[in-house]
Amino acid sequence: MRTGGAPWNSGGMDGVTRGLRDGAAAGSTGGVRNGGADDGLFALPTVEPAPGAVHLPGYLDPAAQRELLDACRAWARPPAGLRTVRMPGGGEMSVRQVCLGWHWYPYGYARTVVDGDGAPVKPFPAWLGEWARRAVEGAYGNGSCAVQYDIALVNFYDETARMGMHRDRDERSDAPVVSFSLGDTCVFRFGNTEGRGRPWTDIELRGGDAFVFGGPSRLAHHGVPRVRPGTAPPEPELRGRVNVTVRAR
Ligand SMILES: O=C(O)CCC(=O)C(=O)O
Ligand SMILES: [Fe+2]
Repeated sequence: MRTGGAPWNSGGMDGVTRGLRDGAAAGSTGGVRNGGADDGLFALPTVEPAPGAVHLPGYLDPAAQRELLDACRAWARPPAGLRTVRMPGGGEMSVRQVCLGWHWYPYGYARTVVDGDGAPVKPFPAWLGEWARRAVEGAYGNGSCAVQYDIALVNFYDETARMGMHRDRDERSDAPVVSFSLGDTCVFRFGNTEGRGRPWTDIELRGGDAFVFGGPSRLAHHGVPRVRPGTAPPEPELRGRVNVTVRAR
């Protein structure tokens, strides 16, 4: 990644909207919400709960959310579709998941669905990598991101699903993880690199939000203690929550 001076080395971002503004200056196409100076959305504050961890509220406009959701629904179909993840201890994750590019299983990556139907994992689309790079530029606001993203984990949450505190540590790359949220609002708990416990910051991630965590926060613990049923925006229509994390292997 070429991002010039990292914001966490220079005392953080000066001004809560800087990341969005710089993202807009970098130019974007499609429905990424920071793509225009006249959309009146610069008022949405960018929040940095920890160095290198940046919340971009309202990042995807409704058309982009629709595009991503339609793609998620197609990816969820078999073969190599949505599955329940079984943990080595015998438990099951309440979130159901489908992977693109590389198949994640506890705890590693494979090219086939080794803990499911055995089919080859679906390809990672170039456009999603571009969305992720643009979000990184929006978050850090200093130069272009050249990361070759090649993995996406798509998580489907019903109203009772949650995700325990964990680290995304099965990737060899230290590239920032980029998360896009659709549908219901959730409480996203962003903790620290030391352990699963406090200190942490609870953030409401809404449909359309992006969240980037890299640099000193790349291996921070995080989780989703609850989803707030019925809080999804009217468009695109979705019952529950979908989260897409884009990563580099
Ligand atoms: O659903 C989220 O917002 C987080 C998902 C997550 O942490 C993961 O897939 O590793
Ligand atoms: Fe994670």
